[in-house]
Amino acid sequence: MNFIVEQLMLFISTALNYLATLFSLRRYHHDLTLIIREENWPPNQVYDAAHLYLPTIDLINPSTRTIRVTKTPRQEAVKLAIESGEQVADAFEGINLNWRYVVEKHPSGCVEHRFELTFQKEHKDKVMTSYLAYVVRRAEAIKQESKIINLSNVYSDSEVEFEHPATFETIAMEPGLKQKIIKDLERFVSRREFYKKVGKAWKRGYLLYGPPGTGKSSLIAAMANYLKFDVFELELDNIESDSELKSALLSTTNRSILVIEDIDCSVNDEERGYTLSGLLNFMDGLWSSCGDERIIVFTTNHKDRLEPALLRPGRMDVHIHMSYCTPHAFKVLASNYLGVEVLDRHPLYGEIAGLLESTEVAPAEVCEELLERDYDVDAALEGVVKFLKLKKLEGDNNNIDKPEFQEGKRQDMDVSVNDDDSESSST
Ligand SMILES: Nc1ncnc2c1ncn2[C@@H]1O[C@H](COP(=O)(O)OP(=O)(O)OP(=O)(O)O)[C@@H](O)[C@H]1O
Repeated sequence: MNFIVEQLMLFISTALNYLATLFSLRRYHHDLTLIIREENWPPNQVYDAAHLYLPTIDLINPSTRTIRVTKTPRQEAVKLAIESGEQVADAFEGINLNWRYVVEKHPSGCVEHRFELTFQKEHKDKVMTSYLAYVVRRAEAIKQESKIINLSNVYSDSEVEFEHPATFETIAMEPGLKQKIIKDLERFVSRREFYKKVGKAWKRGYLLYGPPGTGKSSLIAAMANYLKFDVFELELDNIESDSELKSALLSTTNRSILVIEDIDCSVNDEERGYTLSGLLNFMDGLWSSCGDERIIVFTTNHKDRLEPALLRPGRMDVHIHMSYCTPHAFKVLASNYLGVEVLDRHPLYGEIAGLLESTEVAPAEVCEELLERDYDVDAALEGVVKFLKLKKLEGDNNNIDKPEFQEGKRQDMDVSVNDDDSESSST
């Protein structure tokens, strides 16, 4: 009898162990966790998207202990972010998901940032295909809505939020020309199908030329702020091989402006081992295959030093001349710096306008003068008159000493559009 009881007990215990193992195995396999690591190059789009997306869902749940709060001086509201070790719950088409943010320091010293996304294994396909795509799409939309624009140097891993305040409202530029540029940008971004149809890379090249301090960088910022495109700076002098160039270009993202400044100053073709035309062909090849929206802006103080092949349509489609300060441009600057809306009526305006007509002075120099006494309109304008008289005198003396060609002569800003991709020319 004892033997039978012992055998029975053994059987029950084995069965219980088996059930426990089965249960724990089932539990162990029930959930799936995706590891989404931050990658510097190429960036992990899902990780970046999660950073933007998660603060838009309810970050505070019963288990939340800490939450990160940030705000830059130009941001209107504070931004919340998930802190390391914290979890956030989300739901998507009936699936419950759990996000966990982890920052881990490895013995090697490197710090790993990752999200762990956990959900029931049976939803794997839906999460991988629909949910993650949804998170990426939402992040894109959030970026558009919140006007987050990033500024990156294509060589560095770091990305900073682009906070240049210039907009088309603050740029001192003839209104007609400003409208032409805005129209050209809008036309470009609305033509995805056209570029696809003709088999061309969806890109537009702008050349901004003119003397230092005439607003070339400010105009790039205004374009980026208007389109909400990221800005990437490419320094040609740092590129030593094709593979470096390829890496640099691949690190730029869709809907971005690639800025190549002072193209006339970069090392010459022989030293560099490649021509600028070659570089642009290479970009075309790379970008025509990805269907992304790209703007390239070149700046130079000396358009006359560029090889004609670079200036042709398809390379630099729009040429924008940024010139010395005009009376109209001065009105915009006075409105920006002094808050004066109707400057024509000020007794000093006539004199200032006359001096600007006959003096080569960069808007940046005028801005400096206005900044000096921005608290007092009359004093600021008197300061501008004095400054312009001095500049005029210097200019007159210089012209007697060395009469030479000045590329950025004083005239209204000019824009010329090379329309090789108009609908009519393509058919
Ligand atoms: N056309 C302009 N409209 C408004 N502000 C301007 C303009 N031009 C210059 N400024 C002011 O002067 C500063 C310097 O101008 P900016 O850097 O844009 O000139 P730049 O042409 O890019 O000069 P550089 O050729 O030396 O790089 C700007 O921060 C801006 O405040």
